[in-house]
Amino acid sequence: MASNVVLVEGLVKKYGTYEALKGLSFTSNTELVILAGPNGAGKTTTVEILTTNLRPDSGRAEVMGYDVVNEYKAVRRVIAYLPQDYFVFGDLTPKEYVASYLMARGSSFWEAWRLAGEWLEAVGLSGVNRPMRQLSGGQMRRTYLAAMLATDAEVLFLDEPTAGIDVEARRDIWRLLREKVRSGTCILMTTHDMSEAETIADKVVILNEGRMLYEGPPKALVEKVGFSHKAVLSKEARVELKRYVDLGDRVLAYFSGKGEFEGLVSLLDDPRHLISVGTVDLEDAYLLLVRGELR
Ligand SMILES: Nc1ncnc2c1ncn2[C@@H]1O[C@H](COP(=O)(O)OP(=O)(O)OP(=O)(O)O)[C@@H](O)[C@H]1O
Repeated sequence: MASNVVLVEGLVKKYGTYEALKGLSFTSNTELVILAGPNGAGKTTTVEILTTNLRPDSGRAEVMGYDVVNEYKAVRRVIAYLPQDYFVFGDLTPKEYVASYLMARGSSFWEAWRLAGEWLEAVGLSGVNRPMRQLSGGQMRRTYLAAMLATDAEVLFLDEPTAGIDVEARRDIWRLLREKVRSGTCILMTTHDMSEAETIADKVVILNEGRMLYEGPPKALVEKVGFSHKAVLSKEARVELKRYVDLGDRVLAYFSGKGEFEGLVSLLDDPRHLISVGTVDLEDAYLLLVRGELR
């Protein structure tokens, strides 16, 4: 019996002489894990290895205890994978596509047809009966996601599943993903949206240049930031700031506590110079981590 649902240990992957993964390690149990990191960090490469589409140069990876190289057929039986770029079956309607996908995985015709209807309704596409080539980008992604959710795969790999999906539908998808995890599915997904990661992830794994920078709950990373509050100020405010990020004619300033922040506000000669306020979140922690400014 596998102790981890996903195990990644010292993975190295080279494209020619370029080393995209430089000894990556992390694990996942039955939970929702988000892989995050800058463009080119190695997220898709990692997912492609775990889904048996790419072979690592060294290191090892297991899914449900099966080695992704030596036992790739067993891995394929327990996973479903939504890649970042997919082939579009343009002539099929969403329901025909989802049902065909499920039948290819072994469902009977009637079971596949029923599940396709249920899950398309869940992602908000029940009334959409046009050929898929006429769907918007977001509707297309929701169709493919419905196909993933409708499977009985024990591990779902989803590469940027909510990219291009509108705010309202994204919330529905968050709920469906959390329900799926609660019912015993492990989900490993990528995103660039840190508010998404903070809201739905049990664990985040943050990569940069093929290495793991952080593995753990989102909240624990936010707690490592030495600041609690932030504010966007107009540069015209001309106040002295301890810590800020330059945004052209604005600055994003960080404060150690509410008192420090309120002290600054009392110094502003024009209240309009204070544009927005908030508490420090995962996006702040992520930026500091990737820049090497967080220990
Ligand atoms: N087939 C390939 N041949 C050569 N280099 C590749 C290939 N695929 C990926 N790379 C390189 O490997 C690195 C990691 O790419 P990968 O797609 O895994 O990053 P990512 O973290 O998924 O990025 P993004 O956020 O942009 O999707 C990048 O520098 C990329 O240019």
